[in-house]
Amino acid sequence: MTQTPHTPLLDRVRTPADLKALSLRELDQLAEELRAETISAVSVTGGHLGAGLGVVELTVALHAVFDAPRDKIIWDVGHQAYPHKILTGRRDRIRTLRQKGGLSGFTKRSESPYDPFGAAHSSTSISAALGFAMGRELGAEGVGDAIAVIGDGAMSAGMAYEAMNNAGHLGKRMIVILNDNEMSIAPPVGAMSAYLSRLYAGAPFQDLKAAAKGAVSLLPGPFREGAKRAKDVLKHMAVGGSLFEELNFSYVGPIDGHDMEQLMAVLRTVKARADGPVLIHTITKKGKGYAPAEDAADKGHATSKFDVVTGKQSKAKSNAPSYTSVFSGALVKEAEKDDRVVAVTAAMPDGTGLKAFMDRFADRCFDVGIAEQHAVTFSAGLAAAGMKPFCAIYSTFLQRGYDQVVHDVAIQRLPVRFAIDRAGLVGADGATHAGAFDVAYLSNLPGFTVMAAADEAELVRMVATAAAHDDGPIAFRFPRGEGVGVELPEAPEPLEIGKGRVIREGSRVAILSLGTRLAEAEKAADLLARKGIEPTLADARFAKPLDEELILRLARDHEALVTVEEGAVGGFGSHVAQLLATRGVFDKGLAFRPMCLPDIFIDQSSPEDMYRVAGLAAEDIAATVQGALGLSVMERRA
Ligand SMILES: Cc1ncc(C[n+]2csc(CCOP(=O)(O)OP(=O)(O)O)c2C)c(N)n1
Ligand SMILES: CC(=O)[C@@H](O)[C@H](O)COP(=O)(O)O
Ligand SMILES: [Mg+2]
Repeated sequence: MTQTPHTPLLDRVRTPADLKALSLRELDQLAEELRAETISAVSVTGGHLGAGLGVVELTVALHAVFDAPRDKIIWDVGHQAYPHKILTGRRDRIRTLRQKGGLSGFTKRSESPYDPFGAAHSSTSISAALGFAMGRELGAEGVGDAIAVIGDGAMSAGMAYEAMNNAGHLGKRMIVILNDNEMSIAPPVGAMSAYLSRLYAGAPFQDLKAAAKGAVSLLPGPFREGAKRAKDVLKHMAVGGSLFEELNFSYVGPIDGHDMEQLMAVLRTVKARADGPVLIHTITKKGKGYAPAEDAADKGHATSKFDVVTGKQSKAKSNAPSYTSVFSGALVKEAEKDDRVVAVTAAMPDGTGLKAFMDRFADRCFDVGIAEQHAVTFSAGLAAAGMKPFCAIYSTFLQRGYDQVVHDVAIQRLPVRFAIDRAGLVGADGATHAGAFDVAYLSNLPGFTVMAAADEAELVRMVATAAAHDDGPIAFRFPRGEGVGVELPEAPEPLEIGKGRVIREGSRVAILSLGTRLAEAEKAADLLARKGIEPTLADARFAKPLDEELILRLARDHEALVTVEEGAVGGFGSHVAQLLATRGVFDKGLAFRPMCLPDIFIDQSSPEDMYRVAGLAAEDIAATVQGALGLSVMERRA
């Protein structure tokens, strides 16, 4: 059941400027209405719920105190920005979140001037805010305060510290709000997380209202104060935070991020007084104010559509196990056989399927926090020590660890096994989360082996292949969502490296698929068969090393060769083209058509629709085959 909440105050808000005239009591009421509207919207669309609910009061207070869009409020990740979207002119479209043609589930510059910086990958906000702050210092037009709102989970990434290091050095006014809800997607890990907890445990909420109010009343205006005085004022509001202070930030907090009075007082004071970098440490509750989210293990991090009253989520009926769960089970089996098998995740034990491994082999599984660069080099170290690390990272997040992949893994030929989930187009998370580039960015690395599973049985074989492979780095990729329902091999044999397989023999044209587009290629072959064209169909399995023998044989025996993959240009098809060109195959008149993701970022929709947009559906493959055979459009329709 969905509920349309009663929102008399929110109904009056057109832009954040409307918040300026509201009393404290009204701001509190607005927060409650905003929370109800957020819950109602996400119940219809599904999406990231818990993080937004935790920052409702903070969102209201920030917009009441600061002047967006001149002041730049930069939400780290952006998954908590739904309440911000509602307050910044997007309420009428909030029930289109994450749908085709609708609002993005993250912040996006093209969507609104109130989103000064796009996000979806974490820990970028402080760097971006510092960029705005320095732009302002250098006279950039229309740039006021720069405010980064970053979560405790995101604070585990090196990039956040690189930014703070730089900000502390530059010493210019900017504000970082550390939104500490003691949660990442999973419970947070690491020494930094423990440090933040100590700050809070050692000194539960300060009553900073009085301090803040007193400080403000001392001064008729912000500009009359010298730098020293401003620092002193902020210092009185701090009870710890020496790490941040050592980095030249004024530390304010910890404060109750659900206490509007306190938030308003502190933000107003900081706005009036800050003359350098300031970090405000707010303590909040992920999922705040909605029992089903608060009570959930993930605090409502991400949900499908749900009934607002019961919190019951509507789950689509599944016909087959997910690729992730198949990987998870296969890895546990490998670990049972070999105690050198270890696993590494960067803050995504559930998403990557490593939770089962963690439960079973706690001391052999490492959640390193949001720290993909470290995860890769840590895995390289484990491999150098003789272990068999499976570094399980989504394709899109592995991008962040690319130099580590090249420098620490590939050049040293270390046998790190990369389990690359979310390969290809992922749906509602959109372009930021698409696994579009991994085949391209791995297949160009000397000594790398790159595999793509065509179905879940193949995935099991690839896990076994990776476990057995000690000769340099190896990666296997697989998509989000469920498999095709094939039977899984009980005792999987490792694949022969660099060998593909022929699925069906035909004539005139060959379709060579890499990855799970194989199912669409099979449908295309069926469509074509009805038109009298019987393609040969093969599964390449390996993007690197290429099965040269198979490819050259297919080229030799057919008039046309079509490659299909769910990755960007520069990947499998490009390498096949390189092979065919260098072997002079094109000179003999082969019609070659590489089908890959187009050179655009594809916005969110269902994965099926995104693949249609990409031109990688069965019909597109069939049409490409016909075109390669030189059939006219009329002939193709016949
Ligand atoms: C580079 C990167 N790695 C992983 C993720 C996946 N991810 C999204 S939100 C999140 C947890 C963030 O925790 P926190 O910053 O504390 O925000 P909260 O959800 O608690 O508000 C993770 C791991 C990501 N978006 N970006
Ligand atoms: C915000 C973020 O990056 C993650 O929460 C992501 O949305 C998870 O994606 P999956 O649902 O595919 O695990
Ligand atoms: Mg958190």
